[in-house]
Amino acid sequence: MLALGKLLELTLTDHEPAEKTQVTTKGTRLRWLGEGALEVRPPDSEDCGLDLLLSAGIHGNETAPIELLERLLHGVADGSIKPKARVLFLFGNPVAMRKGERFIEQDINRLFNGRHELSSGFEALRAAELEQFARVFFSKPGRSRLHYDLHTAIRGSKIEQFALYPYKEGRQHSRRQLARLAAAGMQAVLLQSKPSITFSAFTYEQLEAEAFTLELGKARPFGQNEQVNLDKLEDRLIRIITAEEPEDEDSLEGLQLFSVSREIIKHSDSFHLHLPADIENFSELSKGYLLAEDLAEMRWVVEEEGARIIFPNPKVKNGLRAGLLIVPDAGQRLS
Ligand SMILES: O=C(O)CCC(=O)N[C@@H](CCC(=O)O)C(=O)O
Ligand SMILES: [Zn+2]
Repeated sequence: MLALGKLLELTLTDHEPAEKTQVTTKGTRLRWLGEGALEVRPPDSEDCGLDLLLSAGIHGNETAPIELLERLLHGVADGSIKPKARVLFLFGNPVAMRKGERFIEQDINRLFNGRHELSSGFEALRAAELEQFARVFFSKPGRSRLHYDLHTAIRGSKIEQFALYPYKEGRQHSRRQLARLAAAGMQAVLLQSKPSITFSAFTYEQLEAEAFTLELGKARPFGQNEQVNLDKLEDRLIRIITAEEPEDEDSLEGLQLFSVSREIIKHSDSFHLHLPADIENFSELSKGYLLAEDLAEMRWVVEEEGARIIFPNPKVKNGLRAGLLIVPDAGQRLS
């Protein structure tokens, strides 16, 4: 296999490859762009016009998606996957990946859309670099742009695999994209209702990509991901890369839709979340439930019918999201 197919090994050992560009026997060009960044380009005659960004390791301990990208890259490098799309593979936080930590100083996924400029440290620099890789990759006019940012969650979940679909004023969420996610094994999609500071929000809001954060199970160390079944997603990603998806697919069967009703923001060290430490994502909360309290008698009381909680985390830094309250969505505003 071509050496550049071993992007994960290069990244985990902090090595720069001697040869920056390699071509497979099938004519696919692999180009190393920098730490944890590799561009794959089909021969011009085969190019289907799609630019696909696949990122993982934005949180360094979320290894199942990193292993998935590695398998895809091996397939490309050994010629068993013959791409018709341009693909950018990105490993988000190599330093945290090497340590098996979510992040070292700061959560990279809270540093996009301008936030890195207000901050310092290597994670802020890396967020700026990731934005630049994505900006250059998505700069070719007239092509389709798609970004999947792959994650696993801190806690167990009543719905194992789901997507978060970013928000931009004036732009509608696409039914066609939801059908693609259903076919990829996603069981739910959360439609965001506000701009955000995550990587997928950046590519969606600023680079006009269709972009999603995918949550694929519970975070575990490298080699311990047997319980995370990514077969359907892997199959779908290969079909996207090789331009072999079925046409006119628009079934949302098996897909539950939710919209984000409120972001619970931790304002101070007095923040207290009234949930058991082992609560699962998508747990239902009844109306009137006192969810959280913060300084100045700030109280978060559930007012929504059918509310559920995801990503509850009282340990985040002050000013950041400590959970999302979501409600069922009938999908009436899809394009
Ligand atoms: O399990 C958790 O609490 C967090 C899992 C995770 O990393 N989720 C992403 C979601 C990003 C998004 O909102 O699009 C994150 O928190 O960064
Ligand atoms: Zn994550």
